[in-house]
Amino acid sequence: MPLVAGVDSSTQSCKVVVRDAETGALLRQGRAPHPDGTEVDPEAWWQALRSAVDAAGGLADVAAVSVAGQQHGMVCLDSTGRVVRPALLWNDTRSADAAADLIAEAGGGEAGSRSWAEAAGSVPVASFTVTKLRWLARHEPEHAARVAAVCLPHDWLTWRLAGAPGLDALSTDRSDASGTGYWTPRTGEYRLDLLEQAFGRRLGVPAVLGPAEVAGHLAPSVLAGPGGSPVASTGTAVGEGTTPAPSGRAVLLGPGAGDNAAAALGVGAGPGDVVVSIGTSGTVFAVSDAPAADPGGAVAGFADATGRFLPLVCTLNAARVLDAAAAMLGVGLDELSDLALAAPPGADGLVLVPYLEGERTPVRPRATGALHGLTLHTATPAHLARAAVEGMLCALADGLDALIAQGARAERIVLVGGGARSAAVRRIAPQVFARPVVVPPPGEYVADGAARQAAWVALGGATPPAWAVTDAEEYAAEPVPVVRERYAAARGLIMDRSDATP
Ligand SMILES: Nc1ncnc2c1ncn2[C@@H]1O[C@H](COP(=O)(O)OP(=O)(O)O)[C@@H](O)[C@H]1O
Ligand SMILES: O=C(CO)[C@@H](O)[C@H](O)COP(=O)(O)O
Repeated sequence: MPLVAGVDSSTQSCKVVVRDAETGALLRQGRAPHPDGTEVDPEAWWQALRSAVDAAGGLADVAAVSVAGQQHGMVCLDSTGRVVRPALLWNDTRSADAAADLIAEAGGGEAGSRSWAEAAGSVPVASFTVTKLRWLARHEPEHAARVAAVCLPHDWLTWRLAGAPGLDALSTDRSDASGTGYWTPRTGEYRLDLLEQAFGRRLGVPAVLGPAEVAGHLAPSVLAGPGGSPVASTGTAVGEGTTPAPSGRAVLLGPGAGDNAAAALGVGAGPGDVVVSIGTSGTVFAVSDAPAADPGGAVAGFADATGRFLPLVCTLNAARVLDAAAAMLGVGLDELSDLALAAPPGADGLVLVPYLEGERTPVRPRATGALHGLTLHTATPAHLARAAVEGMLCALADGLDALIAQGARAERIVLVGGGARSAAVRRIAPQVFARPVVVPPPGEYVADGAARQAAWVALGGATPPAWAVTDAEEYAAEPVPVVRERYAAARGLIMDRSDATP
């Protein structure tokens, strides 16, 4: 019974699962928190990964490990492999002007957007690595001058698991490469000319591996179980510990994936499925045989983790809208859910526009959130709770429409992510999406997808192993179109953040 491990290094935490490679049965798991903020020292991810691995009983008995992670984050390395500055995350909007400049340089307006969609599969927004490189070149030239290579969070963690064996050993996979803005999903090739246009010169980039290709071997320093060997120090330079496991048995490293592509693998998404993930980000995506290239920019034309494609819409505001509403009301998340379900559909006209972090889809990086429809009648905790759930879901429903407009078949909506643990989200989603939703049991589907990839690497074969699909619950409800109608009327009525707003 070979075992495999999957890692989800997501925005808020690191999760590790250890599963049976053949059946997919869950044996052990662990997690550790990440620091807050949209700029993070990658060392914090490494420390969290080590803690989560320890909590999951170590990796000494696994045959393979794969890392999935939050997409797009810019990790810059100098020629010795040291991190040059804290990583800018996917939800950091400081490069919004850089995104606009890059589109303008490609012809501006519709022509510029079409040019990027064709070249990179997506129209760049502040989330994309290419815009962060432009920001770095313009705003921190002293840091920019030291950069020798750029990679993404999952690429860097896989490399650290291998013992940081030199910049030439950096690798990534198709799904994460497709979120950089300088790799073309349609052809599977880098566009280093676009990287150069953004940054001013070319940089080392990770090799893009196939879906079940071996990325390397786990370094001995990370093989110990709980309380195991010391962790490598901050800013580890290249060449630390590249020899195989002490037992002589090499633990394989899989190519890893972006977190959404891993979630698709984890839930076993197939033709006709649309996955809606409510984590820090809200994402709506489908596995597709054809690449997407949406010049409108709403749909990102990503690649998936199996050799296919993953058209995807992403919002910056999802589970944390519920966290914020709960904090405003001074209640826990379960009570927020009870309150939301106590108010009528549509919250008697109270509408929350959820742009608390600015927004990416639609492109409103400087927007703030807004409440509309306040009256003495709607100024209650229940109405606010309902408006928060509905507003967050309406933004995702807009994403679903955009995905369908690009050709996705939404025969089944699969709801995952931390926010899907909310009963109110599960029960209100079918009213807003005007379709039933299927909710798999609460779980770590990104880490599961990474584990399934690791099993594919360990066992070989043309496709990932067919792990048993767990029972999902279906939630159905009468659609309530007025919720989206009022949201559509309200979503443009917002104020941008002032210079004083953090
Ligand atoms: N019962 C719940 N109701 C609503 N939100 C929840 C619940 N449980 C967890 N969450 C939220 O889920 C989010 C974390 O989800 P997760 O998918 O792990 O995010 P990420 O992958 O972005 O780190 C947190 O914001 C947390 O508050
Ligand atoms: O930017 C995207 C997708 O384009 C996000 O999905 C990030 O990948 C972050 O994911 P979570 O941590 O919220 O799961």
